[in-house]
Amino acid sequence: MSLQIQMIGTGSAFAKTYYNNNALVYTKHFTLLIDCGATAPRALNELQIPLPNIDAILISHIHADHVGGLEELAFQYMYNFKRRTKLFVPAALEVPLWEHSLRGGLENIAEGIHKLSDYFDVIPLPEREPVAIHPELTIELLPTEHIPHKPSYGFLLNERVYYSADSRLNGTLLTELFEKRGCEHFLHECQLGGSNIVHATLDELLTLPEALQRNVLLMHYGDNMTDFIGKTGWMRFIEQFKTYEFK
Ligand SMILES: O=c1ccn([C@@H]2O[C@@H]3COP(=O)(O)O[C@H]3[C@H]2O)c(=O)[nH]1
Ligand SMILES: [Zn+2]
Ligand SMILES: [Zn+2]
Repeated sequence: MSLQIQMIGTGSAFAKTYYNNNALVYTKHFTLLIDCGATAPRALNELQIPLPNIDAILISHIHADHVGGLEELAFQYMYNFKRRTKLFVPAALEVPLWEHSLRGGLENIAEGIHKLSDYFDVIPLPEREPVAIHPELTIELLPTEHIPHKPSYGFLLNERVYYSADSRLNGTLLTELFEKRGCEHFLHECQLGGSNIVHATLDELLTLPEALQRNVLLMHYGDNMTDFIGKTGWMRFIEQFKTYEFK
């Protein structure tokens, strides 16, 4: 089953030219939003994508460029659209997402609203186990190294597309997905300069074999991205708002 991906933002956490690195995944009858950062509501508005068109949201980890827009979406679904949407959450993040990120804004004791499931149909997902979240879309959560002791996940979509979200480079994982599991497309975050403490740097990504690089689209980049066009080996930058088809 082919799928399409449209980045509603391709920027790093501090980028100002690009919105937060969040993606819409489309299959024929299903639309999934991967991550919902602080800029997601504005990006969706610019793209004229009504919130009710989004069938489900999936969260990779709890940094604001990935979950900072969830408060607005929760309020809009509840009070403006009077409907609910599905929220797929890695099981390890279900409690921290509410307690550490959203509770401050969303809790409303007077109305009896005191949990994530008061706003969303919350569906916890296991790690390393393919789950058909829709007949057209199977997702496997692959734990990534990002911030020590903070769970973070990349996603394997329909066994064909790997979406790293925020992750240090894990060449072993990428090679295994490519060579052993037949994964053909890699959307990988890319830090264009500086050290590799929490992200994959361009210099590290350039050490990947050519055959793999040819299938890599770089995302989560800084405002200086255009300075690096032509300097990314066989890899290319994915463009914000453009829709890509993955067969
Ligand atoms: O130990 C840390 C924690 C965070 N940070 C910065 O804060 C940002 C948070 O969002 P991000 O994960 O997209 O990117 C992170 C980095 O830019 C860092 O450099 N070192
Ligand atoms: Zn990020
Ligand atoms: Zn992060």
